Amino acid sequence: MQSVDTLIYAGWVIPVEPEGVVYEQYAIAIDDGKIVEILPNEEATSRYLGRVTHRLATHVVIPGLINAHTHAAMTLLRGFADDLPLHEWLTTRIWPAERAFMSPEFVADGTRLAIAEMLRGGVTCFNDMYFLPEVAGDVVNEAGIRATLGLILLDFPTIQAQTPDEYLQKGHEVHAIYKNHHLIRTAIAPHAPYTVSDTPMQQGAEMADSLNIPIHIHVHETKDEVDQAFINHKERPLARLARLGVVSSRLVAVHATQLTDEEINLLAEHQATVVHCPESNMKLASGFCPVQKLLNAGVNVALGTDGTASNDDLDMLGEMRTAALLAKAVSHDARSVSAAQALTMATLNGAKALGIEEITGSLVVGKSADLVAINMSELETQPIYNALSHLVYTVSRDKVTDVWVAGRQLLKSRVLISLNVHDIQVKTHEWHEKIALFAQQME
Ligand SMILES: CSC[C@H]1O[C@@H](n2cnc3c(O)ncnc32)[C@H](O)[C@@H]1O
Ligand SMILES: [Zn+2]
Repeated sequence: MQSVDTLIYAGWVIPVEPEGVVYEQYAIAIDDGKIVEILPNEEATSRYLGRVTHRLATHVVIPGLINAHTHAAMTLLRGFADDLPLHEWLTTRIWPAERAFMSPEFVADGTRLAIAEMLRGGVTCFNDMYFLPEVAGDVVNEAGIRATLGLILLDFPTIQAQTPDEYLQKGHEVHAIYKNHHLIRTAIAPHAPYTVSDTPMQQGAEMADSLNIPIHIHVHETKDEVDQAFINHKERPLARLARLGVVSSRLVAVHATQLTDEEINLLAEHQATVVHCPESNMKLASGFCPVQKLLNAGVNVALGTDGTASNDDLDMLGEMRTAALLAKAVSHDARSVSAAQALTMATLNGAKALGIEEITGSLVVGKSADLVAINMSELETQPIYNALSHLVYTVSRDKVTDVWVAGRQLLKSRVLISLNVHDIQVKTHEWHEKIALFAQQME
């Protein structure tokens, strides 16, 4: 009999690798933060003794969900500006609000609110792009979640820096803080082709190469972005990024709703990632990412919520369902984005995008124990012919009961362990009072 830190008996285990497989009545043995074995319940009983044992006979256990694109602290702006297209939404509402309120406190309180919501929805890792990543990093550390922090890059001055050189310098400093952290990584994050000019864009790509980290950027989000770029640069944004050395296996291209077949091939040849954010794209009427075409071409497609000001939640189970349904609706093909593919996009493909597929993204022996348990016993999920189908098409995030990151339990029977919900509610209320006043003055 082998003693392990944690032994989880589950009704179903969906490992994601191999795609589409569902194990019934299986157990997961965890030690030192890692998955030691995944085996039938009866075998686990005779082989392992858990120092802590969880009996989750009515639950499905999956790898932690990876939100491959968000702006965590923007959660304080949830519902702040609705029913506007991207450019107007950003320039007349969101950026003025960010200019007015951006501070270390805004980032800390907003990021804490976002992490609490993500953990309660089964997210164990997120790819963030926001101001003051070192402040977000402190909160990520406190919460015990896994994250990749964007080292943002812009042409214009913000609280982060005054010049592109200063953004890059700050980026180096933040990278140095986290380079040996067990849960936190960094990525270069030029905001978008239309906010970063050629020289800093190229320098950002070189910095990503020298630090061996991803490049996280909004790209081809709307038709207007592509049309304007053609007027300004006589080039489509993706062609410009390719010329500047940004298109590579490091590229995490967010949105990509406007892609020609040649551009899809370019992304495939360079083994780039596209992050599909279907709900944000629908709310801002940005367009549809050709997900099935990208998958067929061999492009790694991950899933993200975007910020709550354009979603308006950080619900990755919901995003999976939207991705699977929307792909069928726009392609007129019910086989587009199967339930298994949607789950792979929300887990393993996110890990690949962030260069952490050896560590997380699927339930494989030796990987980190980043796990989510979801209760399937209630009548809304009965009967159960196929637990994987239910996960994508039926389950809602309030059925997430338990979450572990690197073997540490962060959600227990829906109670957050590392974060204080009362404190988060109080701070959020204080921010709401100030921001609501500002919104009234804007009208
Ligand atoms: C430089 S920090 C990130 C920056 O991005 C803004 N933002 C949020 N959502 C979107 C989007 O869908 N497209 C482009 N930019 C977006 C956010 O407000 C921050 O200013
Ligand atoms: Zn975004």
